[in-house]
Amino acid sequence: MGSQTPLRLPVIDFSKPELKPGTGEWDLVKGHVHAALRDYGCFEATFDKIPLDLREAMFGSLEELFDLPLQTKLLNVSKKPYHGYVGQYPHIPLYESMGIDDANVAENVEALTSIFWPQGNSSFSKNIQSFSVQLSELDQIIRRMVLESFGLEKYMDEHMCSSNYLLRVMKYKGPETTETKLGLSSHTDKNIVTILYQNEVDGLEVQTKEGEWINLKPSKHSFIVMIGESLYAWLNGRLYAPFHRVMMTGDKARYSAGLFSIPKAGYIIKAPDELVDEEHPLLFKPFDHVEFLRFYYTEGGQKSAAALKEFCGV
Ligand SMILES: O=C(O)CCC(=O)C(=O)O
Ligand SMILES: [Fe+2]
Repeated sequence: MGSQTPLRLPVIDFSKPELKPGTGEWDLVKGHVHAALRDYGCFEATFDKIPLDLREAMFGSLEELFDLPLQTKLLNVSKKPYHGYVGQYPHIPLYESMGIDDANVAENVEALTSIFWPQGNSSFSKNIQSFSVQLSELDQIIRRMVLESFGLEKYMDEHMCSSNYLLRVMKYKGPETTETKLGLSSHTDKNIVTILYQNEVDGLEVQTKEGEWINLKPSKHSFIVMIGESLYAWLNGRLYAPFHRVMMTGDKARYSAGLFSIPKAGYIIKAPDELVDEEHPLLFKPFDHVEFLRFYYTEGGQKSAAALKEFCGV
């Protein structure tokens, strides 16, 4: 690009009290969401519905969680790949993460909490669950806007009811070097929408369509929103699912929490007829997200530069 000013993601404000479907404000924001997701697959969202003290308390809870002994953290196993504890990988030694399935549902979070803390830890389960519930509101606003922006209102209920929420919490140790070290390898997300919230340590980078990396520096009042390949495929390629990675420097740990809306197992992702025509031929055969994930985490899937295309490309 040769330009001197660093690239920045669009910033979109979701804090206005009058942001309700059918209002002028809603339509304005909807246009910005559509353009940002089409051009970058990603934007920074300001959203003040989650109280700052809860957002701050989340990081205390994450610290407590990752400070548990490894044997305890390994007790979080999931049938779905990449949903339980992930860490101790030689190629990304700074990274550890923990997936909490259905993190918006109190019983699930409480059950997982009692595995980690048999004596109980109600502030942990409350923080995780309220954060997830409140952030899922933003996920739903964004997905509603996306569907409306393509005139796909008739699919709204089906779309909203065919997903659940995974909260994946991450810790990246500071590498204690001045050189930049890989925290998390470049990848695209495989789910519908991802919303990330981080502590004051930056490191997330998003790649533009032209191949430039944007260093993200969200404020403590903003979230990073991006779309994953399930939504990209369902919309027959109309929005962009960006590559992103985490690069770390310095000695402070980066904590982040991502709310991932994920298609339910058994739900078949099939682009609506409205988005398929001569100009936009069908890109992917209908597929089940969980089966795609299984392929993605095989050796062949991990090696593939375009796993979804290999799995079900037309
Ligand atoms: O830690 C982050 O901000 C990004 C994590 C991420 O990309 C992922 O879990 O898919
Ligand atoms: Fe990601």
